[in-house]
Amino acid sequence: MRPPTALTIAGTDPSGGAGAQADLKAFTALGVYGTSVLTALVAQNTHGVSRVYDIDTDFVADQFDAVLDDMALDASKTGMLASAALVELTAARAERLGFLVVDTVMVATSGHRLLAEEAVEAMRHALLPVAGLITPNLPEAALLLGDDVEAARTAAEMEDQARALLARGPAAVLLKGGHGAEARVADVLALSPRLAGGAEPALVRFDHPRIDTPHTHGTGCTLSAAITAQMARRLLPGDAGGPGAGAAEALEPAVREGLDFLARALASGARWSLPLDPEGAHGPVDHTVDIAAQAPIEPARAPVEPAQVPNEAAQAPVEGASR
Ligand SMILES: Nc1ncnc2c1ncn2[C@@H]1O[C@H](COP(=O)(O)OP(=O)(O)O)[C@@H](O)[C@H]1O
Ligand SMILES: Cc1ncc(COP(=O)(O)O)c(N)n1
Repeated sequence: MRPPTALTIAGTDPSGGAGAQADLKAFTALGVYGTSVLTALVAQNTHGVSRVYDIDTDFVADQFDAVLDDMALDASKTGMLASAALVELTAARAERLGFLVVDTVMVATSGHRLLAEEAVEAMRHALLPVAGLITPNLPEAALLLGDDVEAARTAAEMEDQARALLARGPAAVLLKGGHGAEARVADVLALSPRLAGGAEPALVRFDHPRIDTPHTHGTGCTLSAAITAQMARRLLPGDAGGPGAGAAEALEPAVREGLDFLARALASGARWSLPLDPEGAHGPVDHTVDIAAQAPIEPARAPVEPAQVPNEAAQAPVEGASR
């Protein structure tokens, strides 16, 4: 039996909250066999990015070969692609990646660029047309639409931008509203007429209560990985090759479940205190939220008084002794 498989094409986060590490955790938490192609080594943690170490394009190509020559993929996702050359390399492999989710990562929360400025154009012309789903946040959506387009502020503007992005070629767009300010976070899913099975694009609106937490590092990575995992689980072999009938039926429930998984992971991560220095830190979400619920860690045990500690010597039966 072959398990559902997924690939992340992404940069690293040694502190484990974002990038390839977050993606692999989300794949595993959702029961999908995860593989990875690393695009950049990033020294970062909950306080930000300190340095990016580029990986040669031909070595990234070798990593693609290592995975693709060995395994069939049901779904893949992109995260940090770093350069125009890596955007184009990924687009050239699209046919073999299964259902392709493009998380249009551009700038880290800390302000560090994760995609070169000149690579945005490569993303527009090479990657959007081969994507099954793109998941821009509000500033990324505006930038993909044009250098002088402003981020959407209202629900109507979000719907217009989601439709405009569909016209750039992806089969579907999930425009994420996490960067807004309302008490509820709204996301808009736009499905192309081909996926929706009609003459017009179909729009679905999701919303969640906004969780009051600084721990939002890796939310975009985790969401796109969770949707990718849900697609890998839902697509039958043969459906994955393109956004066909299987993908059309799978996508809306996959997005809904991906968003619900992220909401649970955010709510649980909001209770964590991981960074040694909480001042200014953006901690991670809890990728283990569903797994941990099955194997809870005991709440801190009450301290044991010395008198309660069993004294092994005293309790061990003494050979031949009678009481
Ligand atoms: N404070 C929050 N409370 C609840 N959900 C959130 C919060 N912040 C982000 N999200 C969810 O995380 C998703 C990704 O967040 P967003 O900040 O828009 O993207 P990115 O992480 O790519 O910048 C959003 O679609 C939203 O559902
Ligand atoms: C390697 C890498 N990829 C992506 C992000 C963005 O993270 P977020 O999901 O918070 O936008 C990041 N900080 N590092």
